[in-house]
Amino acid sequence: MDQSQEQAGLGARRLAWNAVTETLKRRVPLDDVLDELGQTENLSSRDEALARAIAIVAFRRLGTIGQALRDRLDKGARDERLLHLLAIGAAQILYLDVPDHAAVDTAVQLAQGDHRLKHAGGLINAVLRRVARERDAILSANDPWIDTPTWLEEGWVSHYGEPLARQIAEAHRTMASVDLTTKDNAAGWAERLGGILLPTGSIRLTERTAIRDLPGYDEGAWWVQDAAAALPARLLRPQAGERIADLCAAPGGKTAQLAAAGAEVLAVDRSAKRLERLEENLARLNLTVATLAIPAEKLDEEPFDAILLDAPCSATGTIRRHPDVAWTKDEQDMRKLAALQSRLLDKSASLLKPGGRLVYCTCSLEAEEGEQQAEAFLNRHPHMKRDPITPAEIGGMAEWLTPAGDLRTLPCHLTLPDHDRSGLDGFFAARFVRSVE
Ligand SMILES: C[S@@+](CC[C@H](N)C(=O)[O-])C[C@H]1O[C@@H](n2cnc3c(N)ncnc32)[C@H](O)[C@@H]1O
Repeated sequence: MDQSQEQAGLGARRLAWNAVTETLKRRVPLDDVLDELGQTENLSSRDEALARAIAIVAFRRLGTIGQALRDRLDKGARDERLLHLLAIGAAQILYLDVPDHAAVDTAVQLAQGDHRLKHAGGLINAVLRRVARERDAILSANDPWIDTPTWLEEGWVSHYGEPLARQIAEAHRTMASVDLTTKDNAAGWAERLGGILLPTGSIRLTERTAIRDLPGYDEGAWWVQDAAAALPARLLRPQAGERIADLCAAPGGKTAQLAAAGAEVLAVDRSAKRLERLEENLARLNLTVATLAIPAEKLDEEPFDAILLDAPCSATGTIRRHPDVAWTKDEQDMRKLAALQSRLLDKSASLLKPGGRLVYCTCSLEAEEGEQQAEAFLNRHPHMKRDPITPAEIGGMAEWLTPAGDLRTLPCHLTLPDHDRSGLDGFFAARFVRSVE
């Protein structure tokens, strides 16, 4: 390795290290932190990808890695920066195709460049070499609950029962696939892209390639959207010419579906910055919608034919994609979000025409943000009725429906012959209709 490659490798590890620390300290999404800190590192796209891969797997296996380090460190070693540096070293040794010596040497070099850790090189070298020697023993401890915070484990076991909850935790150890939603001709695009046409109409890519280089990207024929995330907008049954409000719209995956169906869409989001991204995304797709950057609670508009409320939530249904979610959110955050969801649901009911449809959804596995929210809403609004979803609307996947007729997908659902391509995001969706008074 020449000097410039050596330094580039070091930059990737420094970015991963800082991103783990900042994500946990600020409790913000890892993706945002990587984007922000990446600007100062000036890395090649290969090194940026390496930094991302290290940080993601460190979060995906944070419990296992933490235990492995605790077992090999003196009780006194509490310095968080040291622990995070060891964690990104162990993540590479245990889960990535990185030579052990590269993981150990870069961690030691990073410590030497840090005024507080410059004397910790010997300790880091010893601990990481032990992790490498004892890799098989560490990896053979295979209880998925170790990588799940207790509050999530308790909630899932109580709502889904232990066996299904365990399958969810196991699914969180795998990487999510990349799915696409097409404007039309999904079967034709699946063939052209060499992807799998899923029963719900999404396409699952079978190769990990740069999305922008795929056919159809420049012409705006499709967009990236998990197969489960593609269901709520379809369940709203958007019709050409209908006035539809998408109340928490950015970055616009579901807005694009509504617009592609020919509806006249008002895309609302409280974040002007995220709405800018929505506008860029829709411009690539040659789709037009109206946008409004305000909190949806403040929306003052004539009643709509239909409303999609993809409410802000704990996002625990996306842990395979964003494993940091498990370690940056807690029960209190979830309860605050559940209160906001209730307010947004109430606002949605007030903005519907008689006979109007509402689909409420969250990418959460928590019953408080899904099933319980739907029941409480029906109790508060006697003029709103549940419109049960049928298996035919979701590709025949009857097991994705609750007894009440709501959608409940789990990361362990959708078993495909190729195990690595199985799974989908955890989503809840319920459809309601306002009675004609
Ligand atoms: C789950 S994301 C929406 C994803 C989007 N529907 C899609 O499919 O691409 C939730 C969005 O709600 C927005 N948000 C949060 N609180 C809001 C509020 N009170 N009113 C409107 N938007 C809000 C956030 O800025 C975020 O963009």
